[in-house]
Amino acid sequence: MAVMESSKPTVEINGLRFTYPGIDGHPPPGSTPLIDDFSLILNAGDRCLLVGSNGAGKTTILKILGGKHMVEPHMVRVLGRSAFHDTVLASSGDLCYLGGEWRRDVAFGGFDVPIQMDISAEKINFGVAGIDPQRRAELIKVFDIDLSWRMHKVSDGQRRRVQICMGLLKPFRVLLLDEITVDLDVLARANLLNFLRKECEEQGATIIYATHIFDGLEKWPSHIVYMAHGKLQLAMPMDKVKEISNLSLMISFPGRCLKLESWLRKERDEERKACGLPEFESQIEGSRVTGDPARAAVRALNNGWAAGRLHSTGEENFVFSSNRVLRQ
Ligand SMILES: Nc1ncnc2c1ncn2[C@@H]1O[C@H](COP(=O)(O)OP(=O)(O)OP(=O)(O)O)[C@@H](O)[C@H]1O
Repeated sequence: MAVMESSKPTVEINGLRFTYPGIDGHPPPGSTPLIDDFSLILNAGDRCLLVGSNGAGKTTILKILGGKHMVEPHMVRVLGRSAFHDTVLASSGDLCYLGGEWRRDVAFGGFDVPIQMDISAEKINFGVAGIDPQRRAELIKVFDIDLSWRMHKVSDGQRRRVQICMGLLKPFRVLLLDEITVDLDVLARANLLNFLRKECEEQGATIIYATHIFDGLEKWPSHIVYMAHGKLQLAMPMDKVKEISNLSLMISFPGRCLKLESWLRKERDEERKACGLPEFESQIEGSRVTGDPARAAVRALNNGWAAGRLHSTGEENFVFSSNRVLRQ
């Protein structure tokens, strides 16, 4: 199937500034914005992984993009429109947000239905009108759903599969996923990621996926966005990340992307320092290591060191323990 080409960005964030309103509906006077000077452009086909520590602002950004918080229309454009002001974007299915409140209820026949009520998987998936039967059948297969399941009698993961399946029934052009895969088993998650990749490659969809679970994601994203304290720290295509040498903490252990982990750890270390907490302390006693310090730390681990701290002749120092290496 041909990709729907469009030269215009599908997602545009231009110098976004956002503060949660206080009880009077206005930002508290003198408050620092939670999101500040945040800009990002994504195009049709992009699969963007949004990462950051707890409280970094990922959900807030996704909700703003999903039209759930009001911002000035020029700051956030989805498919060239303001998601908050243009409600047709979401109601048409072009813009789809799965996360947060959506995890607790499903929208069914115009009502929000608690996901654990006595209703069959069949009723949930066939209750949505105007769905292409082929797409529905494909999704039921992707999530390996037994249509006779009763939602109040299945496991959390099975329930989540039915729910995500329903959320994806309508074809979308921009999909915002806020950590929805936590309950899924490895197979269901892999099938979902494959389906989403196909939607981007064949239909030109754009996906932003916020998650803390990096397992199995190494080859999925086309772009990575890393945010901390409401600010954009890094946004770039994955192939660029691999090219840049000073970001090349490309040390992967099975099922784990230590580069992402090292950013989050560095952020945590800085917070610890700012709070006057001690840094991690351990040494490789009398051991001289040469070459790239990050790789030398990995070598030390491979050579049987359980934990240590590596001082390099350059500016970079690393600490490592069991399967972790992080830059100090
Ligand atoms: N409704 C709200 N009113 C005021 N502050 C809020 C509200 N929702 C979130 N915040 C604050 O905004 C900050 C960012 O929250 P957000 O949920 O966007 O972070 P996150 O990166 O998604 O975190 P997590 O990884 O834990 O889901 C947090 O400090 C949080 O306390």
